[in-house]
Amino acid sequence: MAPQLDGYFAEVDKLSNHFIDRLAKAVAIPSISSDASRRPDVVRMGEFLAAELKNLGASVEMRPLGKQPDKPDLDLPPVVLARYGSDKNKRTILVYGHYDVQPAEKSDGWSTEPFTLTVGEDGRMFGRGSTDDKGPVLGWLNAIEAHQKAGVDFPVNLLMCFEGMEEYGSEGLDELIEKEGKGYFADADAVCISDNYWLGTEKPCLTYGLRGCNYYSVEISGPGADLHSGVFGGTAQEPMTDLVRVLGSLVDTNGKIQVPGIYEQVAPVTSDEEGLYDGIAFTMETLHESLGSKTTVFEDKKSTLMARWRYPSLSVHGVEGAFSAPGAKTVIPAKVIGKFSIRTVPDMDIDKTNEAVYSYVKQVFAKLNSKNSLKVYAQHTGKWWVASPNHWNFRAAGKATERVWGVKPDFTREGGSIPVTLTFEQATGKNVLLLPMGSSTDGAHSINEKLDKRNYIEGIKLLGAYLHYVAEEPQN
Ligand SMILES: C[C@H](N)C(=O)N[C@@H](Cc1c[nH]cn1)C(=O)O
Ligand SMILES: [Zn+2]
Ligand SMILES: [Zn+2]
Repeated sequence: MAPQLDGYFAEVDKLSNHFIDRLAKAVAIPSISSDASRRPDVVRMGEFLAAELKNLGASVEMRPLGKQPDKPDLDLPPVVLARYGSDKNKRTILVYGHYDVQPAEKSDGWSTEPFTLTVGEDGRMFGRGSTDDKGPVLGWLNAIEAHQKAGVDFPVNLLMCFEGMEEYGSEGLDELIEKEGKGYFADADAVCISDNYWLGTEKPCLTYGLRGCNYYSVEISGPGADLHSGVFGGTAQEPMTDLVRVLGSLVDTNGKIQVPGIYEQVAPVTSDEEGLYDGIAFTMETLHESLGSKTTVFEDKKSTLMARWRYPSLSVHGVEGAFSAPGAKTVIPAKVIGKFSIRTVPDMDIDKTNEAVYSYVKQVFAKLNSKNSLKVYAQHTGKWWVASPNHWNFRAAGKATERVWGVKPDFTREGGSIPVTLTFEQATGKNVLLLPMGSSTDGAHSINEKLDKRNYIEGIKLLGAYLHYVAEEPQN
């Protein structure tokens, strides 16, 4: 089956240094979507992708998305829409990825410069965005190029949608997808997203579910300006003291969410589901390796996978406005903004969850009898998604995985979120598959994010092979 693949694979190997150079160029652009001052870099990254795609012969459109809702003077970065091939006799696959990244500073604890791709002797390629999601996005471009250079016919038509705001809740993209479901994306027969990770470091997986993410700010203010704690300590009510109490009330040490009205919304475990977890290639040792410690909530695999895939979690991320530098500063911050998020799961409802959070936070604050002021609001929200893996799209990806990695993939759900996944499914009416490239130790969102050279190069082969098997699969 798919006999042309050997030529394609050999070409990918031949071009591997060129593909690593392309990733280095992408990592060098600090396209941090959450930092308004970096917006020109995010746009530059979109332009880089568009130029590379045009060089490969794709037709490309840069779609503006208007202003950022919470920053009315700031343009959202454009969505890069591209088409490669329009043969009516071929299937059309729509792929999505994101070209923005999470923030990174060397001073956060990185061992290398975060925006310089640093390839170690052992094949680990460090750099912000290497695995999330520049490596996988470039994987599609590299697959096109390797087909061209190997003289292998590209097996499908490819529609591409690459956005620059995923790490900030995919602002503005839902509307575009909804509009283009029957427009630019009308020909799509299925959707493939490469923007998540294997459960471990050795066994590939196909992913059919994601958690959603509601991201909250809780703002407490009092004094008109930051104060000297010697002069005003003991005489002014302190916003930070209140905030610590509010944040501390949200979740317990074992991750149990304390907000009433959350667990009541969670779908019950079915008997089919009960048996699902034992067969997954995942061990607590793998988890300890990717965690970098043994400080897990659970001691067993099943509870751990269930906690990651099918139960909600609440994480406290940080405090804006608080003193956080090394050393000692005797200040009373005047206004502090705590940030936390809830990962949501079936059957949780975004609005119901928001209401539960607002009401609980207000109640906890009221009990403090503080004279300070409180605001609580959602910065962005995103839906959970669970699909059926019984579809030719998954079958093709399964065959491609066996061909490239020599092993049948696990079928997994993902603890992270890709807010537009459900929107793609609903707007196109087509099956959506998540086909990851990176592994569990890649450290996405963390310091020292990396993508292993092996995962990048074999991942490029995988994406190309998937397209070949898609072309061969009979309809469901
Ligand atoms: C799984 C994907 N690579 C990812 O990292 N998604 C982000 C998206 C996000 C950011 N805010 C809300 N959702 C994530 O899961 O944090
Ligand atoms: Zn991502
Ligand atoms: Zn991410």
